[in-house]
Amino acid sequence: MRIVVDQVEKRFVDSKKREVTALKNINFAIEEQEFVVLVGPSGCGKSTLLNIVGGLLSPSSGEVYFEGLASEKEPRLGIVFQEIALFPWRTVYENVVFGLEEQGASKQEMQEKGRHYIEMVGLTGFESAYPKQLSGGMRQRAGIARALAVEPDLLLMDEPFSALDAQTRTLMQEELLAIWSRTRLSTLYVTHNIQEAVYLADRVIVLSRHPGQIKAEIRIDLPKTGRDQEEHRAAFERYSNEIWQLIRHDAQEALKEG
Ligand SMILES: Nc1ncnc2c1ncn2[C@@H]1O[C@H](COP(=O)(O)OP(=O)(O)OP(=O)(O)O)[C@@H](O)[C@H]1O
Repeated sequence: MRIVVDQVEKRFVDSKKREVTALKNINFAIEEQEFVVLVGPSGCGKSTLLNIVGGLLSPSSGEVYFEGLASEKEPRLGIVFQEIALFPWRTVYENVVFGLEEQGASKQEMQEKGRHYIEMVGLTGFESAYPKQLSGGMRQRAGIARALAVEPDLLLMDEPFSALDAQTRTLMQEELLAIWSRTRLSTLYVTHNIQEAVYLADRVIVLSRHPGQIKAEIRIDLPKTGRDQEEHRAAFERYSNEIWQLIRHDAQEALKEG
């Protein structure tokens, strides 16, 4: 399946009743099994675009469509936000199988998939724990397992690790790549962290702000695993620097506006 974002524009009315164009002339596709990262300074429209792709917001004009899906079939989406909204009254297992329950899956299917995805995110043994008993990193893992359990056509992730401390974040990035290598899900991932983008992406889409437009698309031509190793350090730095130069001016402007 291929996801096509076609001429998308989004306008909002701000608190002073002025119309603000958050996104303009957005065109790109996410290919089957591709990991695309949206990067850009604060306020450039990353979350708005992710929400439009996920059908949580409608574009003011343009459209998002899914090529290669049976026409009667709705795409299945797995969504992971910065603050994972786990149900506090449900255990890890009950949270993970929530989407399956909604789809009317049998008890056996829920048990099999629940076990499989809990194992995949490294939470075996914590099935009966409640969210408040887990660390931040473990809660994000449970949220990822919940998103994976519905076996989505597209995984959408909006700054999923930005609330975590730096070490946990690094480990979670490694784990996400390991999970991705097993599932090969088409993924759209939002971050303002350039290193994270270069570490994870097959392709980075750089957005500019006011209005949010695509400034550049950069294919990361490095092996998917081991990008942090010494032999790739120079290329990694080159990509990071290239992206920073594209963002720098907008990031400075965003800082002035606060
Ligand atoms: N519901 C809304 N009403 C009015 N303006 C909005 C609304 N949602 C977003 N905007 C505006 O649209 C622009 C893009 O916002 P968005 O949150 O998508 O940016 P972002 O790149 O995800 O930012 P950040 O990195 O800070 O999360 C901003 O100028 C924001 O103020």
